[in-house]
Amino acid sequence: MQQRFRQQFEASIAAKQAALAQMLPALGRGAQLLIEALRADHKLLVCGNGGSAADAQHFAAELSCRFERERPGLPALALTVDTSTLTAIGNDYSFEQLFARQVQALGRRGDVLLAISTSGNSPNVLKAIEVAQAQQMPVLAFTGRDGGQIARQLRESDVELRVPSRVTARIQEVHILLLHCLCDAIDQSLFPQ
Ligand SMILES: O=C(CO)[C@@H](O)[C@H](O)[C@H](O)[C@H](O)COP(=O)(O)O
Ligand SMILES: [Zn+2]
Repeated sequence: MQQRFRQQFEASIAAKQAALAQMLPALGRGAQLLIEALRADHKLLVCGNGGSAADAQHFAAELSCRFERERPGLPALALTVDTSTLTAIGNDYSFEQLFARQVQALGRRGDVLLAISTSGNSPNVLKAIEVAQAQQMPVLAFTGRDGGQIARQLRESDVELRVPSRVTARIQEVHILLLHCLCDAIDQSLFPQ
């Protein structure tokens, strides 16, 4: 068992090293997109399934409450949390509409959709991106593998942060690191000390 633990740790470290080698320019563009939107008083809507739903909530909490420094709460909402809304949309429309309907209801021009999917192929995340784009909302997509359908759906002005791994767990582990980098960049830019 210890040997398997060691392999998991080593695989996680290797995934982060590969991300470090490849992802910093795109991470800078992603941070800029969020910072400009927040500076202009826009809000962030965040969605994803399973572990990525947890990541969406984790990130929204770090912005709306706080990350590492004392500062005002920032407007970020996870679209994964309201069971009444989620069950109504799933029941009355479809699971595919779960996030898209909320983006249509809550998103306004200039707000950002942060869409998280390790495969890049979750239909409900893809539909949310389509609605955001139709509403002139910039999209920041967290993906993995080959970026899937999401990579093909993004416009020039959107940003994709694609983790160079094919393993869901490793991609998720890097996604969390990227989210913490974004929290730090937002605090540093909007609330310098
Ligand atoms: O956390 C894990 C696996 O590590 C799972 O819950 C995983 O997030 C779920 O299978 C998701 O439905 C996968 O969706 P996606 O990342 O491909 O969009
Ligand atoms: Zn997981």
